[in-house]
Order: sequence, then structure tokens, then C-alpha cells
Amino acid sequence: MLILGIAGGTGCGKTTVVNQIVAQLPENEVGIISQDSYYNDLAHLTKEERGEINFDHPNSIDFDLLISHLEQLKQGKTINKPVYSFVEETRLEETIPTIPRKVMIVEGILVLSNPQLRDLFDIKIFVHADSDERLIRRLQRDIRERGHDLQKVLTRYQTAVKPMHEQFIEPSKEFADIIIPNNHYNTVAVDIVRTIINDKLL
Ligand SMILES: Nc1ncnc2c1ncn2[C@@H]1O[C@H](COP(=O)(O)OP(=O)(O)O)[C@@H](O)[C@H]1O
Ligand SMILES: Nc1ccn([C@@H]2O[C@H](COP(=O)(O)O)[C@@H](O)[C@H]2O)c(=O)n1
Repeated sequence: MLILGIAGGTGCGKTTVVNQIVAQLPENEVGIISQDSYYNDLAHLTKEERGEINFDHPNSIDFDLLISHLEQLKQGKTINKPVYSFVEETRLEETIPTIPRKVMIVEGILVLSNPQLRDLFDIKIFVHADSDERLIRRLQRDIRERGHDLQKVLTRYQTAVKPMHEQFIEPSKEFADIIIPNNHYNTVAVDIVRTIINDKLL
């Protein structure tokens, strides 16, 4: 199994890059795991209490479960991947059975910041976009897709997203084997990563 870890600040385009990479690969050979699926289960908190959580701090992620799931996949076992709702801000009851694939891609803001998780990656990638570009993209996406309003996105950006980015995410760039500049769509970089994966699949 080849495991790729893809990190980068919110809105840098991780999900988009991953989707572009896998779009031209055989569907049954590549699996995707998003760090977002592993936000801690907050079902015991009210919606208001969940709104106070710092979702950009490593403590908000169940890294133990994510690491254990990756290890199980490496051993050829099927896992039950959690499902996270951004609208409810907690894990849902349902899970998604996920089988091991020849190539597994793990993406998320903090996936290169955790040493134990990082050690599981064969290739470490950091997607870079400037912070103003990321904020614009995040605003548009969160209002359109994640049920947030303008004020909520901006407050969160100032109080949690930006400081945590500076403390945990940007410093994890030094662990990357490849840095993908993504202020603009970067088809060349996507092709290079796909070529690496295709070599593995031969
Ligand atoms: N290179 C790019 N140029 C313009 N918009 C982009 C680019 N990459 C991604 N986007 C858009 O920015 C938003 C955030 O991208 P997404 O892939 O969800 O980022 P991330 O997963 O890193 O948070 C999405 O609406 C996406 O369509
Ligand atoms: N309930 C939540 C949980 C997380 N977030 C934000 O998601 C960002 C990470 O996801 P990306 O797809 O943007 O990489 C992170 O910055 C959290 O602030 C949220 O808004 N609500």
C-alpha cells in the first residue's frame, strides 16, 4: 500500500487537488480519507457548546482513531470510517465501511503536524495558497456548503483558524516532500503526483 498525506491551510485546495488526482485513476485502486471525518464526537454537547470548540487545534481531532484506522487498512482490514456533519458540528451515527486500496490518500489541515500519523505516510505533500486567497475561498465555501454565515466565518478565522494555522499548520510544511503552489489551478503538479501513483499501480 502507498499512503499519501496531503496537508495545507483551510481553503488551500486540498480536497480539490485530491479530486483532480483521483479523477483519472482507476476508481477501485485509490481510497481517500479526510481528517475532517475524524473530528471528535461532540454528541454530548449542545449545538451552542459545539460552536465554542476550536476546530483548528490538534486536540479537536481523534488522531488515535485515524492512526488506528490507517494501521488496520495497511493490514488489509476494512474500517468503519466516521461521518462528520459540518452543519451539526458533530459525528453522525452512521459510518462508511472502507476497504483497503493499493493507494490511500489522507488529507487534512493537520495531517503533517502529528508525528505518529506522519510516519505512516510514504509521500508527504503540502498544498500552498496565500492566506487572503484561502480566506476568500473559505468564506464562499462555508456559506455555500457548510451552513455558516459571514460573521461566523470571519470570527472563527480571527480567533482560531489564523492563530492555529500559524502555530501548527504552516510549521508542518517543513515535513513535506512536495509543495504544490495552488494560488491558481496547478495541473502540472497534479499530473506529477498522478504519475507517481500510476507507477505504483503498474
Ligand atoms: N486553485 C484554485 N483556484 C480557485 N479556487 C479554488 C482552487 N482550488 C480550490 N478552489 C476552491 O476553493 C474552495 C476551497 O477548496 P477546497 O478544495 O475545499 O480546500 P480545502 O480542502 O483545502 O479546504 C472550493 O470552493 C474550491 O472549489
Ligand atoms: N464544525 C466545524 C469543524 C471544522 N471547521 C473548519 O474546517 C476547517 C478544516 O477543513 P478544510 O476542509 O477547510 O481543510 C478548519 O479550519 C475548521 O475551522 C468548521 O468550520 N466547522
